[in-house]
Amino acid sequence: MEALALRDARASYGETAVLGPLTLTIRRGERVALVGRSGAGKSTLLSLLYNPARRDLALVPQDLGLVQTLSVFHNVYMGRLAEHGTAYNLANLIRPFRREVDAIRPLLARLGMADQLWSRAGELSGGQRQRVAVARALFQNAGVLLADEPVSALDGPLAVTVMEALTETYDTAVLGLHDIDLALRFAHRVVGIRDGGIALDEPAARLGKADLNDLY
Ligand SMILES: Nc1ncnc2c1ncn2[C@@H]1O[C@H](COP(=O)(O)OP(=O)(O)OP(=O)(O)O)[C@@H](O)[C@H]1O
Repeated sequence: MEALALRDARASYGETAVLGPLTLTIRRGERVALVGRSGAGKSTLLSLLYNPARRDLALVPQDLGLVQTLSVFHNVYMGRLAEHGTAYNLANLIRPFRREVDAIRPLLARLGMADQLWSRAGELSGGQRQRVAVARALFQNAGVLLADEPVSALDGPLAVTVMEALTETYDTAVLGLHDIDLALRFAHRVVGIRDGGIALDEPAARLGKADLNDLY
């Protein structure tokens, strides 16, 4: 079954065409890695796939989209803001409900952030902020995940931990990834972007690192 689709999609910034025409279908249960060199068009492609009106779509944007003045807890809670009414959300902002804290704490612990639950997002390191945006997507637990370089600020073992958490929660996902090893390990399918078009589209199991060299 189709989860996301683009047909003859194009994108441009001002007069400059940067992507397409491009056709891409993501099926349910399929995790797709978008790879390609910097500027190839991965973020632009993810933005074409993103439809904010879809409640079953979680997004980890490259700029993370955190509210710097709010706590880690509150930023993660944002993942389910739309599930509750204004009164509940306001009350939880002022005095967090135990059940929400109990749901969010283990997600952060898994990402190595147990001690930062009440830190303000603005006082975290880049890698910590990236994990808050990941925790928000885990908490949202939507049907489909779009993530733009979700582990770019993390080192080896931590990047793997975060990828494991994301892929255990989301079996349908499109992940922009710089790291080829992670792409081959965690995706079912690899889509290579070059010059604003799809230059490669293969099952990950059929690919080795050398097959992706032409994209760079
Ligand atoms: N806001 C913008 N205004 C003008 N051009 C843009 C803008 N955003 C992106 N571009 C251009 O569009 C092209 C594709 O950019 P995009 O960010 O999608 O690439 P990317 O593959 O995600 O790169 P990276 O891996 O560095 O994030 C690039 O040539 C870039 O310069």
